[in-house]
Amino acid sequence: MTVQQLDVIGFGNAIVDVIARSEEAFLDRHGMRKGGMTLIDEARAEAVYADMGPGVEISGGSAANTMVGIAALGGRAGFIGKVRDDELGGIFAHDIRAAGVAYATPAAVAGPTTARCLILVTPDGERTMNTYLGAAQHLTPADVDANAVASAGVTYLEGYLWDPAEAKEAFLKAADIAHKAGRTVALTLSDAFCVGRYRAEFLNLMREGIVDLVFANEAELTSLYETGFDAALAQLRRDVTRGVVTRSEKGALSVAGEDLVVVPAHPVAKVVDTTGAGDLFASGYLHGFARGFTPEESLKLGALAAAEIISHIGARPEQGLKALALENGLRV
Ligand SMILES: OC[C@H]1O[C@H](O)[C@H](O)[C@@H]1O
Repeated sequence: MTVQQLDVIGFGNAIVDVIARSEEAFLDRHGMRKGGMTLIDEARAEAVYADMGPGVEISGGSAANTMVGIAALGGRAGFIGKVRDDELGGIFAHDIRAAGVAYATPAAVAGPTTARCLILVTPDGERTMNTYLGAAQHLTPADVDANAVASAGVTYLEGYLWDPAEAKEAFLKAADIAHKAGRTVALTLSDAFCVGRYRAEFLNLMREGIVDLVFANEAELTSLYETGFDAALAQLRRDVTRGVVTRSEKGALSVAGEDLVVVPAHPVAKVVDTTGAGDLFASGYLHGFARGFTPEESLKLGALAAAEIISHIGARPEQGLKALALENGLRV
């Protein structure tokens, strides 16, 4: 077996977020689906941006956020995702490397600009995302660094990658390399509407054993099985080796065959912005999983990292997660 050099390698859309506070009326005026992620074209991105209030630009991308969280916990993380050789692409690459994540995917030198996600955060802290995929959709199988994948304990794939056709091929190639190297393949279902678009394909990935570990929130899980929570959880146990389900203020759980482990949510003084909550939960869980910690320890690390991220604007941690974990009595 290849020597393990990374704990986790993530594949995802490489995106810079533009985040602004907004009233619900803004969402209604633009016909936005509150709490979801909607793909938009460049013309709509420009129209929405022109109407948004003052925003902040912060690097994002679901799997990229997760890898940054793992690095912040002291783990070894890598990321594969496509930017263009433009200003936003330079910012994305700088930020992820500065956070300690290995990132070497070459930037596209032609084609659409770097992906942007226009995020409106309403007074209740809920985020509504509008993603222009741009260069991110041109991640291809040629971008898969086979050595890096084979040397990572876990290959983590973002469900949003199922939207661009070529990225889907990259996803399958990475999963195959990881399994041939005896590694774990994990998938996050990303978004309930994304599950609606690809339900049959996601179930196939699970039932065919292409993914071993699945992350979902309650809405994604019930959308996947088109049934209530308890029935959906029972099906998840049958379809995948290990499942991790987040339930917002109700905490989180993991299932593996007959095993069930439940942890409460980590307390948060005020929910400022839910962007990245699931991503950072996955950071904590994957960090613990890759280090061989118990499911309870891993879930608690996830709950802690999620609590940090929703207490401020943006999906990249502002506090040292490693120190925070130690202060809270968790091993990292
Ligand atoms: O999960 C949050 C992330 O999803 C979207 O991909 C945004 O970039 C954001 O950072």
